[in-house]
Amino acid sequence: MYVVTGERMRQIDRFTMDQVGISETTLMENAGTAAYLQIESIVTPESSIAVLIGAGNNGGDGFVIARRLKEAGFDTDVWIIPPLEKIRGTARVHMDIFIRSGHTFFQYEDSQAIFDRAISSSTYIIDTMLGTGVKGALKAPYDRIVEEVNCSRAEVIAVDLPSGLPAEENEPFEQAVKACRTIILQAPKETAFLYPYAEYYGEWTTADIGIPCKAFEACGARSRVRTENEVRASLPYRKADGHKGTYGKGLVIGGSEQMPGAVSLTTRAALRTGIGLVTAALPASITATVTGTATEATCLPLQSNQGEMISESLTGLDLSSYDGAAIGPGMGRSHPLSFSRIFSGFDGLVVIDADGLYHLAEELNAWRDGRGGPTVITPHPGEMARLTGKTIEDVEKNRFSLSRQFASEYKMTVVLKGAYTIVTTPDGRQWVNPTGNPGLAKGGSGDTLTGMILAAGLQTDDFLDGVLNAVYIHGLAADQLIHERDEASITASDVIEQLPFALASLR
Ligand SMILES: NC(=O)C1=CN([C@@H]2O[C@H](COP(=O)(O)OP(=O)(O)OC[C@H]3O[C@@H](n4cnc5c(N)ncnc54)[C@H](O)[C@@H]3O)[C@@H](O)[C@H]2O)[C@H](O)CC1
Ligand SMILES: [K+]
Repeated sequence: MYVVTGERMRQIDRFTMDQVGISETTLMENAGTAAYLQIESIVTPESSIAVLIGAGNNGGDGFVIARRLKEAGFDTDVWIIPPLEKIRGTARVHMDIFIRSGHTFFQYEDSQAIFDRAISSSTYIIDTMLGTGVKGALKAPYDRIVEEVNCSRAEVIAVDLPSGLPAEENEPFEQAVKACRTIILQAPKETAFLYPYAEYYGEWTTADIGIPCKAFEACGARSRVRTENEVRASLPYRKADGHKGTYGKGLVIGGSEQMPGAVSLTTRAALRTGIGLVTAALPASITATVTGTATEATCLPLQSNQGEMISESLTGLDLSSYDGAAIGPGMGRSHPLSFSRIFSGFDGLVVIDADGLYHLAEELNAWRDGRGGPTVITPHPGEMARLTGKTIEDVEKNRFSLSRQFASEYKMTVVLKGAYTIVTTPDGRQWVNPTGNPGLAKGGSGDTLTGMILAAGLQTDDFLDGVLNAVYIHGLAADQLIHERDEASITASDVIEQLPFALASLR
């Protein structure tokens, strides 16, 4: 499933019409019919339905939906918001088909008082006023209507986008329909995965309107949602004759006297994700704490000062016997630590997280040319803000484009965490992760994910599959936990203990 901007969707529509030969009239018929089939499975025969129709093609979809609802015998009122002469092109074609099929409508401008009563007495409102063509703040009368719709008790079902909401990141908006559900046409728009926009969608589904994959590829769509099927298909299997070396030998570098738990979580998560062998390189004084909770790990005690490792302890590390390393969890920030040089000669997977990202930001230029092996960074928005010199607000507003810029500039795979984590490769491919819940917004979640990424990345032929699977399964484990427990009380340790079950559910 691709994720698009409004502009990309327009290009894809155009390609489908001009190069594939499916006319806009057919696409609109498909869109309206696909949306109708979903609406029909939601509404009941007793429902009273108001379809609100705008001037553009979103309104055109509305005429098809209204025609199908009326033909099926649902109690449906159709409200055309703009003056009739504003409805042109393909939307006009479907308005004419609606009229010639013998159906009637109301015009908002003629009967506002009746409109107000209809809005307050309808069980369902189908919002087909504005879609991807919206520009800027809502103009009259849409501003007033959106407010009225949002105050009504009706269940609001938006088509493609809640009216007023932009399709892509970093677009300002003041007002939009707050839908209970949104039926998105063909491909989710970026804002379905970005807050605060995402809240306006309510629950959402997609409706296939017949646009071929070729159109997405030809128009350069590069963002997708990671699907469960993709995760299942790329999960590594244990070979009958495998041994511990077959599943990766990883080094976790981190920990401090102040934060001994982080490296412990990373190490345990790596073990639960199937790594063959894991070693924790950490200040000597905390080895007992870590081995006490991650019995299966071996330790590499490092020199420390005031409870934190020092630069010399890192330069002495011999990475030659490891397939990959994760650096950062709980390592502290008191001493300057440079690790670009030790990793530049290492061709295994490197995952950088937490305090590792703090130190990375100090020597970013040294990473610009990439390394022999893949580098994965896992920033939360605050860490991404520091790496890019932006504010957290800027990062949250531009999650797709900033990740893409950074991944390309520093040749790293960026795992930008948050609700709907986005994974971006240096060549600009992007995946939005659909799993996870607010229970993960707690200390220790990131440390767990880092261990999972290291372990999963070492077990798949393409490390990227491992990264994407780790992100998906981390969220899935949390989703499974909240079936029986309260979101607020799940911990990173609970997530780690759930991993065997989450993995089993994907086999
Ligand atoms: N994805 C597909 O393949 C298909 C999508 N379809 C639907 O078409 C819309 C996009 O249609 P478009 O005509 O480009 O735009 P809209 O319908 O969203 O609206 C244009 C309309 O709105 C007026 N307008 C713009 N900004 C404002 C504002 N701030 N306040 C008030 N009015 C505004 C503008 O003047 C125009 O009149 C897409 O979302 C799908 O629903 C098709 O069905 C074909 C297949
Ligand atoms: K809409």
